[in-house]
Amino acid sequence: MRRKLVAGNWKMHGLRAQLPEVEAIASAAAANPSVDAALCLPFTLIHPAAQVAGSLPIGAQDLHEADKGAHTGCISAPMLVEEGATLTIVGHSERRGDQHETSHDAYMKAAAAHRHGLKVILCCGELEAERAAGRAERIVQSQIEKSLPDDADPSWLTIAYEPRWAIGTGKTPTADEIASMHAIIRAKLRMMIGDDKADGIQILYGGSVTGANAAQILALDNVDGALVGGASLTAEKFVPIIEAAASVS
Ligand SMILES: O=C[C@H](O)COP(=O)(O)O
Repeated sequence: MRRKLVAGNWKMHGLRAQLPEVEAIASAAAANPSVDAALCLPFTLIHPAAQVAGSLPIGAQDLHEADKGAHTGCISAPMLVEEGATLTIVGHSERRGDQHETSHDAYMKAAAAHRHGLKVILCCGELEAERAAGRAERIVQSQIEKSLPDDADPSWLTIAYEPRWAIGTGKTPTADEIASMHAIIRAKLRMMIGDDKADGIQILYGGSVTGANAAQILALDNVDGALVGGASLTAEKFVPIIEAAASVS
């Protein structure tokens, strides 16, 4: 039985003044032990958040594929570990869009994170035009083919399906569309790494998840949690999503 994971992604939001939100979210997570929760924060908040988060895992949103080197402005896995991170997102669609990252980049970054003991949330998802053209399934399958790490295993890898057009827009796919894509991802994982490992990997949905729609989305087959952006920035908005996950677990 896969546990539900509710992970927040603060993106480029948050100063130390927001650390009380981290503390409040950590308390709520501890009060809902049937569900896993985590927060992926800006690099600058990882260390201070890890000091106040108790058992709530604190993660990053990206990393460089190399451990060190002449890469101005970049952060490596060993640096994240030293700051207290225990997980990281890779391949988020905003990195793919804004920084032109590819699925191969995500593959390399996932490998770097795993080398240093970080858990990984590997993102995939189609653009609106790709869905309109009937190419959503093929695009997502291709992203998984190119980015799934060599030794993918549920002990450290989670997949997040995030249709780009649903991120921060208030638009969500229908329940059937979400369940269908998650089933396609599960089938792809089974083909690539076998049923046992594939069936243990959590597949999260991301894109305009809120306290109002979380329970319905999280109850769908093969939806093992949520990757939440805007609604993860405050305990007031994020805790109801954790509680919704607990209610369907
Ligand atoms: O990583 C999180 C996703 O991009 C979802 O963002 P959102 O919940 O603001 O739509």
